[in-house]
Amino acid sequence: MGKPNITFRLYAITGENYHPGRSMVSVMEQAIRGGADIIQLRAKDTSKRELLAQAYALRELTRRYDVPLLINDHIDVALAAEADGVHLGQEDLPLAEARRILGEDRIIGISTHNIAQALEAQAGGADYIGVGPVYPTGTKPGRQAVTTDYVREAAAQVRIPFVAIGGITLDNVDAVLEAGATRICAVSAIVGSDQPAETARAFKQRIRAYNAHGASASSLKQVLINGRQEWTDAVTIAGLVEQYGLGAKRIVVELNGVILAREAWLHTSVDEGAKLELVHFVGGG
Ligand SMILES: Cc1ncc(COP(=O)(O)OP(=O)(O)O)c(N)n1
Ligand SMILES: Cc1ncsc1CCOP(=O)(O)O
Ligand SMILES: [Mg+2]
Repeated sequence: MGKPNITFRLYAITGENYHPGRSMVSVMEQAIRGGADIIQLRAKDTSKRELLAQAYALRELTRRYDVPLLINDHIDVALAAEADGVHLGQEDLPLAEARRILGEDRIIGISTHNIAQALEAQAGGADYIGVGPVYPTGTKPGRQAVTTDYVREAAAQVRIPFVAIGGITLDNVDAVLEAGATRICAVSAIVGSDQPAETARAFKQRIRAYNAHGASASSLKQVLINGRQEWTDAVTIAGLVEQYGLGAKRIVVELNGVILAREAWLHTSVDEGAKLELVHFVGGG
């Protein structure tokens, strides 16, 4: 089977209390459409039966969009629903036990609150770590914020992917990215938004603007993608398609009104003001 790809940038976690009257699946679908590229099912006060039902529903959704699904806390539910992995905290089952049960093909993420925990999780074979809560948050009330100081430490010392989490909104995400985070996770800011897709898209853009390849603002070009103004540092169409996580997918690219053959993507540059349509064919049903 092999471990699923975990080159994510925007991690969205469920939080049903934040969207009364809207279904979890539709809210998470909007988050994915906006650019969330990994999803976690987290429901702290739900029966295991209900959690499993939610996991099945999200499994169907995430398969359709080819996005990894992780289950918070519950390895048995992750296995039963054939999820891609689990997220575990410092008080959950230890990493070594989880790895023994889940094997190498499943993703295991570990919450950390200081650099010692981060290095321990890294040495123990975690696939990624959570760094937080960066800011105080109503989603985990009473937890002490680790501040962007810990994000800075993680950026300097951690060699596996790390994702910043906790109280992150569009108003403070730049400070988190400035501190060195290249992956952002949010619950309330995304699922509590009236427009989860728009919010996810805005997060994704900010992440890209500071992106991992060390893009400086001056290398960014403004382009129109599917009718939206976006910033990119991609040099070629192939690079841009990759940045949008669409490299392995069935898509058609139209550049300035002309369909571009896949063979030409690598040799066609992305110019300031380019107008692109990226049409992604979603598989399944
Ligand atoms: C990506 C991510 N990071 C941190 C957490 C928190 O996990 P934990 O500390 O076990 O707390 P609970 O979420 O179980 O309340 C997370 N879930 N995801
Ligand atoms: C689950 C979790 N772990 C650390 S902070 C947090 C909650 C993040 O939620 P929000 O994005 O709403 O602050
Ligand atoms: Mg936990």
